[in-house]
Amino acid sequence: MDPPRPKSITLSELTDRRKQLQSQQSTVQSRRRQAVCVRRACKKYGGKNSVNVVLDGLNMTVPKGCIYGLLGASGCGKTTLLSCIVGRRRLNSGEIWVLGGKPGSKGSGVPGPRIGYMPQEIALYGEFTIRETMVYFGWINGLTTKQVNEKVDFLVNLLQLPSADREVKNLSGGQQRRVSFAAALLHEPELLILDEPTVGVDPILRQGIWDHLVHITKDQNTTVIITTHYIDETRQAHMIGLMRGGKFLAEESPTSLLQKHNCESLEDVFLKLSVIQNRGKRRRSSILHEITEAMTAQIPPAELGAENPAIDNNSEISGEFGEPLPVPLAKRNSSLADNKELPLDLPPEEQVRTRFTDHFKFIQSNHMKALVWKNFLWMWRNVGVMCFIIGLPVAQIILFCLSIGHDPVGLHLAVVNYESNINDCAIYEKETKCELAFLSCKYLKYVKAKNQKIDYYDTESTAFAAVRRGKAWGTLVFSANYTDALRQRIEMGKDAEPEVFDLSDVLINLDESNQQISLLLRRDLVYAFQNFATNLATVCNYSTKVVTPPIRFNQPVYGPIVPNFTDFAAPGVILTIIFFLAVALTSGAMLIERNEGILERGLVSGECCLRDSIFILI
Ligand SMILES: Nc1ncnc2c1ncn2[C@@H]1O[C@H](COP(=O)(O)OP(=O)(O)OP(=O)(O)O)[C@@H](O)[C@H]1O
Repeated sequence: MDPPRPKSITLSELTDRRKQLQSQQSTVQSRRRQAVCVRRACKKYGGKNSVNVVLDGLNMTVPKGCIYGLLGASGCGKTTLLSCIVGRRRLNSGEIWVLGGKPGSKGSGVPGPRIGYMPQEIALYGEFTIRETMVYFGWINGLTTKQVNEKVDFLVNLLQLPSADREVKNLSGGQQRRVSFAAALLHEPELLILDEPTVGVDPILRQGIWDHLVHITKDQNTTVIITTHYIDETRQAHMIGLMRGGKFLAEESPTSLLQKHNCESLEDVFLKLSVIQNRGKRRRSSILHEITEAMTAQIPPAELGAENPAIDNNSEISGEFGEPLPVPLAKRNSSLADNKELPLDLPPEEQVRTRFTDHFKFIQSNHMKALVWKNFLWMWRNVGVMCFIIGLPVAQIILFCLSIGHDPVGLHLAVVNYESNINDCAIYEKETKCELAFLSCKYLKYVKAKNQKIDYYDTESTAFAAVRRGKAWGTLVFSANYTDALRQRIEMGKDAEPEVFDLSDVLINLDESNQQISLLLRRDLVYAFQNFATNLATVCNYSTKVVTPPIRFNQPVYGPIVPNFTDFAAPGVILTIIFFLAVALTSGAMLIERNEGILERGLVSGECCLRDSIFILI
């Protein structure tokens, strides 16, 4: 079936529409005069293959001092729009002006205490009491403790909360949402952004909350943007934006919407507009075409093309369904001139002068105080977690010192002693007289004294096989004439035959696959020989200098004569563990805060992610 043909628009209808359109004229000045002004906002999620367009050229105008109800089905993009307004997300294209500046720009005060933000999640520290929660958010937003305490009693009363000394985690879900709401209200911000504040709140209390919102918009000129799924509760709003398909179906006062669409409830209006929107773009385009044609026809040809530098080139006004309407410049000029009520003075944010030192103003004292206090309070309330976090590295360090860093002992050495069999060796090991026999056995006694294990093998090949199988860390081979050759080497010195030198050497082959073990084994084998030779020289009345290398190690300047690996490695290990502990604590805390929405809330209040990390690290 063909879609119904569009009706032609009468002049009175056109005038009506123009009146609505004029309230959304879009010049740089008017954008900055609004509490919030969004123009041609586009926001999409996902990559090339699965793009999810959430905002599709959306226009929104929130005048100062009004309650603006943002309505729409679940998942239509309300939270996304709000997080772009508070500066937590960026648009893919389009502009946002908040309280006269662009969110995140210097001097705009957004994010910062000018905004009160209540996210959809509870976003509170469960371990804190209601009062402590208020103190934390109050300090972050520049209030003194006295000011916070004064407000806490009022808010507890207004929102019918239990005693301010109750911990947040012990409150019901609805009570927790009210504490979250109170935290946003606390510092009386210029712009209050509330994402579903009335979920889980009974009708009487809901009415109380709305009454308070009406009161603060009237008396304090606060602007409130509120999202809710209870469409009809927004009857008290000054303006509502019905959102669908990334655009607004309408942006008007509830009364005029009800009258215009001849409906009894805002839900009916929403349904009616949704049906109209579903009729398709073709019909909408033709309506838009009619409007613009008709408007253009009313302008004298001479005025077409006249330019006014006060109006920016991207000007557009939004109509029903949020469609941007191209309006001739001259018409835009005249509509601007018609609106005499608009104040001409501009908010000063953009002109704020910044000094060079402002770029280095990294830490604000109130933020520092709040963050340090919050972190210590959190630790204090989570003693178990903190004990684990601190106890774990302490246990790791103790285990390290007990198990790692000592000299390895009990290493197996495969010995092939052609001079003596194992039984003879056992006898001569005990010998203490100056008897130059079976010196290989006497040397092995000193090796054993180093707490290494000696395994005897008959041949070199079996000893090598043992090392290859991992049963020993090295082979020691003594020649059959080892003792004679060693004696001649000592007695004849430089005059000894080359063969004497060969036969008096202990042939050693180590498993070098583990550098530390092989270094320590080399050291033990050399020291064992020095001890053995020194002892032999002493009992035989030789000068010990004959059998030791001509190098003398005196008392060390620092540390013991035989340095300990634990003493060397422990400081590094302790520092590494402390570093990773701090990193784990910081990232853990930030992940918890991020998942629970507390981080987002803090960032909207003007906290800085980097600064927070540094405080947690400290
Ligand atoms: N970080 C994200 N990455 C990808 N998609 C997202 C992300 N955040 C939101 N979306 C999607 O964007 C759409 C709009 O989400 P949004 O949370 O803004 O909706 P909403 O109108 O606030 O919904 P509700 O009323 O249920 O809270 C949803 O389809 C959601 O799945």
